[in-house]
Amino acid sequence: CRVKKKSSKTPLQLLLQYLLKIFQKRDPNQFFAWPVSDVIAPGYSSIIQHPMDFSTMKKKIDNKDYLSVMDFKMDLKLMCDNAMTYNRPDTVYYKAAKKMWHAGLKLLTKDQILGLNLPYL
Ligand SMILES: CC(=O)c1cc(-c2ccccn2)c2ncccn12
Repeated sequence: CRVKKKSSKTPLQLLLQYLLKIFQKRDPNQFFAWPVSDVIAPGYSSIIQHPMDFSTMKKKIDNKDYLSVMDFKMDLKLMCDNAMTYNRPDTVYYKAAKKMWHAGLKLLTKDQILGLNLPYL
């Protein structure tokens, strides 16, 4: 008999994937889409101990690694802090990370999230 694949998402997973899409739209150059490689960023893996990127955050949502929006917010901050540690302030990556984090600060508050018109809130 065919085993039914369980693909239903929890309300938190639905909320986090919605929020992730908002932040990914703010990264049109896809600087934060994938893990930064040592090929494009020399010495990256020895300078940045805890790398983070949107594809990893998507996997963590699907694996139910996030127990709250705050866990998700911490990874967004980690991703931005990494970019502002490795890259100099005059680079596109540093500036993109700074803008991304400010967007995160504005959106990831209780009032903002409760104000989202989502069926499961
Ligand atoms: C996020 C980050 O630090 C980053 C993304 C990139 C990146 C990501 C996609 C395409 C091109 N570059 C990058 N390149 C050199 C140095 C740092 N970076």
